[in-house]
Amino acid sequence: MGYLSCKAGSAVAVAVSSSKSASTKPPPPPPESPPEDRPKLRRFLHRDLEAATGGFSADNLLGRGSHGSVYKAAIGSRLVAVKRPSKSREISREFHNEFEILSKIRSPRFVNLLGYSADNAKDPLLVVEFMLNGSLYDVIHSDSPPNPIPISSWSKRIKIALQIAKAVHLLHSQTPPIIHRDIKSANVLMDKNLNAKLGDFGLAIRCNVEDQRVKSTPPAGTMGYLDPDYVTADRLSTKTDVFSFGILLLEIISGRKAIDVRYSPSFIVDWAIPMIKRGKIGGIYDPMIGPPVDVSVRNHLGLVAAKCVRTCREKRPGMEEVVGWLTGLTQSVRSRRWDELGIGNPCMMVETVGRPVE
Ligand SMILES: Nc1ncnc2c1ncn2[C@@H]1O[C@H](COP(=O)(O)OP(=O)(O)OP(=O)(O)O)[C@@H](O)[C@H]1O
Repeated sequence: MGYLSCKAGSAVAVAVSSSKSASTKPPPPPPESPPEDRPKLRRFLHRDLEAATGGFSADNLLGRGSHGSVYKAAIGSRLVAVKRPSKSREISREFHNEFEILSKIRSPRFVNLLGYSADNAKDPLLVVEFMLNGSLYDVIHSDSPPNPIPISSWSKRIKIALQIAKAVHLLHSQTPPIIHRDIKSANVLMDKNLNAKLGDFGLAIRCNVEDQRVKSTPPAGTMGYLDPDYVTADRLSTKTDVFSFGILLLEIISGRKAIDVRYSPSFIVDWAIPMIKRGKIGGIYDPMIGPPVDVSVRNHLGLVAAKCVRTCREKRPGMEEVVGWLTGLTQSVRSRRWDELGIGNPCMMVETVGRPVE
């Protein structure tokens, strides 16, 4: 039986037999990470979190997504975010899935799980790191303060892209790999220094493609970011995330949304790729800050995004390659800034003077 599942503000195409999932055995537990890498989670009482959020008050509401609401709370002197699910069964499955994934892995590049509450007869709650600057989507697209454009330099934008690429690469390099399935700017959260962290692991899957559970999990994601090749469960691969990352990179480059009817074409890939193919790569860069001055950075950055969104998934790069390219671009932009300051590249100073620079 086919059906259509929706996320807030976006639709998700799904087509798979529902009878399969009912008959499958639970998957074997994922391999445990070494004890020192495992997050130490705190168990909270529901009533303590309720009190810390002011009774889930509107004043503390950070935002709402398709799976529930997120509230700011103070636990002692630390600010945290408390995720409260909405009531549907599908949503609470996502909620448990996020717990499953984040309780076994942690990284400075993720919005990490700090704790949870699981009192009987109450909503389960997740406590995650509080991210002062909200989502990357808001940072890029919001018209209200602190905009206009807090990320107004290419070095900052490329650094953000690299941080997200590292987060996705870390997921893909697990055994078995974890596929996030919902990479998008709304799921990238920004800390107080505007460093990017990947969040919202509700759709993530530990992926042995032969695994029955994976085969019976319907395709899901967010329209505008969804790999066109991921039409049936068995088409899931790490390259699904690479496509979504490519859309996000085009969004960071251009400052426009993945789907935006104010542009023609409205879909970012149909808008950007023809410009790149016609040799007009400068046209895809955010007019608010203009293209990168360095022609090589300008060309390469656009090409990295173009490679990620290739229709043929076999031709898309892996995230390790993407991390390598973006690391190179970060360094190019940094040395360019030294040039602009008129004091030369610090690496050249090491070679010239013959002693390390502090
Ligand atoms: N850890 C956090 N710290 C600060 N703000 C957060 C945090 N997590 C979420 N938010 C805010 O809450 C909003 C809703 O987050 P949520 O993850 O529920 O939904 P979403 O990712 O925006 O949408 P969807 O779940 O439909 O994909 C975010 O856009 C962000 O502004």
